[in-house]
Amino acid sequence: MRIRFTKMQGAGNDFVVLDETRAPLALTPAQYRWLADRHFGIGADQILSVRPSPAPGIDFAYAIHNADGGEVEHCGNGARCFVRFVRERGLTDKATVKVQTVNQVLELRMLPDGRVTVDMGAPVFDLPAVPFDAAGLRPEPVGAWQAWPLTLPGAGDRAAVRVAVLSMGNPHAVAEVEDVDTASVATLGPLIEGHARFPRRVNAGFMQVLSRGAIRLRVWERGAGETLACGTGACAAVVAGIRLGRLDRRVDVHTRGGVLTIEWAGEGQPVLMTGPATTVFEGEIDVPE
Ligand SMILES: N[C@@H](CCC[C@H](N)C(=O)O)C(=O)O
Repeated sequence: MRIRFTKMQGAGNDFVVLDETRAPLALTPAQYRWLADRHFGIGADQILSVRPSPAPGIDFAYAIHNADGGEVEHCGNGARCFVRFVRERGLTDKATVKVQTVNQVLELRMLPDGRVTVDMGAPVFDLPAVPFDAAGLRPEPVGAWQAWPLTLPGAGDRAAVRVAVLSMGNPHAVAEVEDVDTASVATLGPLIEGHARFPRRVNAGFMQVLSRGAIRLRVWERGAGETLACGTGACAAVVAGIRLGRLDRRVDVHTRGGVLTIEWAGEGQPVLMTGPATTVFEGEIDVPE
């Protein structure tokens, strides 16, 4: 099957974007995995499938598949690329676009400088909803909130980490580290991602606080490994930092692929994420059946 695709990136988190507004492609998990493969396919952290409006007042729907082929709920950098895609392809000329994801409706706004602001919805702290199994674990109070001690089998002398746990529509665990450059992201990331207390696995963030308005962040993403940036991870880290008393309400997040600005007014309020989105190239490819 030959398909058209657009390759995009937001702060270095890269995507294959597919237009399914006229007809569904009905790709299998194996075909998503193949498209994301950097040696045999196109190469991407996630695949975004843009679909028609599911209901009045909502402009589009879109589905997100991780590089491992699994469908997920939310993707911050992908949301910014999605809005650029629908505008550049002439699917809409609106500056503010509403899109249905698997579990929420997002509102996205193009800024005059080409960046995009996304209303990412309110963070969720209810542990079963993350989902996180805290049975028998005692949280450690930090600031006005708490961190959870996790033991990591097989992590040698780094056998325990403390993480803040929350959902941005998808699950996140955030650990504070002294220096993201020396943090053991490639070792600890997979152990946290697959930890038994996260029944749907988790995205693992490693946050270095630079000041009350700036952090550095690396994220080991569920289903994709370490990426150059993770939008929902940036939101989760800033919300965690605010609740732990470490950050102010507007924070620049320095990732390895660029800067995202995150704002959160507090409990029950949506998180706003602003950052870049860029088209890299377009093409056609034969996808193996
Ligand atoms: N890169 C994304 C997050 C993509 C989904 C994530 N890996 C998950 O499994 O939840 C972002 O920018 O938020």
